[in-house]
Amino acid sequence: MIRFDSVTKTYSGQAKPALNDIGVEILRGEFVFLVGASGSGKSSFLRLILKEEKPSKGTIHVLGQNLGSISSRKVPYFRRDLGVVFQDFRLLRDKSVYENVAFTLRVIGKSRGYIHTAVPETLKLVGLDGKGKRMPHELSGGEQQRVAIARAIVNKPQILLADEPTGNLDPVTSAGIMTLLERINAGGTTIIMATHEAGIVDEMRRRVIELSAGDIVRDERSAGYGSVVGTLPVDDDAAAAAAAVAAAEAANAALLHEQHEREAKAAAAATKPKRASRSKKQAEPEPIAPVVGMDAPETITAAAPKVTPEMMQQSQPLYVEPEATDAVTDAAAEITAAATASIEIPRGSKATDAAASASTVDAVDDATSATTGEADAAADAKQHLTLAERLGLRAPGGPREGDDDQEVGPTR
Ligand SMILES: Nc1ncnc2c1ncn2[C@@H]1O[C@H](COP(=O)(O)OP(=O)(O)OP(=O)(O)O)[C@@H](O)[C@H]1O
Repeated sequence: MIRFDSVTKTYSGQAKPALNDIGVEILRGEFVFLVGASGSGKSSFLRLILKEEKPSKGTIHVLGQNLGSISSRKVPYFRRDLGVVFQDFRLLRDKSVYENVAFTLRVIGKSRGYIHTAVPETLKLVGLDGKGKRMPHELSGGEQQRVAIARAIVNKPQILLADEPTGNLDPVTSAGIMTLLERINAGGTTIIMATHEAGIVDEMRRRVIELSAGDIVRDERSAGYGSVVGTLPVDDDAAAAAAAVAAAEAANAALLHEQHEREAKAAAAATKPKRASRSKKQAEPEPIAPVVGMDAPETITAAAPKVTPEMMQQSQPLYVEPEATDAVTDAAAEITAAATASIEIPRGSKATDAAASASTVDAVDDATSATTGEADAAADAKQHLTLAERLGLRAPGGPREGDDDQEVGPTR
């Protein structure tokens, strides 16, 4: 589904690559956590999958397509199979919840009938049934992130990329968001999530890919946030590699055993009334024991597990407050205006950087042999991307002839 072959990404002006000769494959239906210290390359990894960035070396296949052979004009169509969720939600502040979710579908030209069915269904799925008329500021942070998730999945993408989706949320709300993402994954959507939340990763026990200074230093199934075996050897010593794998498997077996014991205890506790607070001991992260003979585990900064396993276990079912049924609003013109209006992106922001880089990719892809001056002008133009462009729903430069003739709807 996603394959990186010897991928290196070096940003212009940078001496060290952000990603260094990465080779990895992610299969359909997997839930993968990307972990690693700040600056280790997690966001770059996600941006490469989205084709927001172009690799300096190597090839990337996503959904059977070689990204290097997708022209910039076709990128928005490619991205319709990918949903993206960010740490900062990125909702349209002056649009209702319903319109925020409908936005994605309107931009790609879905019929009113389709939108009328798909939006309420998706709001229900994310636990916002009946809240379609609310404005973003009338929602909690967790609810706003649910709207962002609804917007990302309303078109039934095959892949959902989440860049620190719980980064701005309190621990209990974060646990609820993870329950939702788990449910979306159970429906068949492949999820790749960059995170610093040790508690979430430890509790969910999914595949973990750990990056360190652009290298993959760990890739384990059913793993936790911190490596139990230290960094995997990257030399060619097969014996050392085999020993590391054996040690990892043994350590994982021990962790799984511990996890089963915890689950058994939790199941027993579930029959008793819930306590109002957890003991100090429960809230503390468990120490990671290095395996003898291996390097000490690499320290991952910002690893404090603010979401504890107990919070994940006690995460409540999605809260649904009954409200008046959503009326179908015909705000297509307004939404189209929002989709095509410029949004000024402050210079120096991450979004600006990504936009500027995207423009560089586009410029290269189009092989227009633009002069430096033209490239600068293009970069300037990207300071005013429309939201549809920022979300990858439309090629920079607005709609073009033939955009709406292609069949790019839900694939399942
Ligand atoms: N647009 C860019 N131009 C130049 N360098 C960049 C750009 N984006 C990222 N980098 C550099 O690439 C490296 C990897 O950054 P990246 O954002 O991928 O890391 P990260 O693991 O996502 O970090 P964080 O957890 O802080 O979000 C860093 O050294 C960063 O400074």
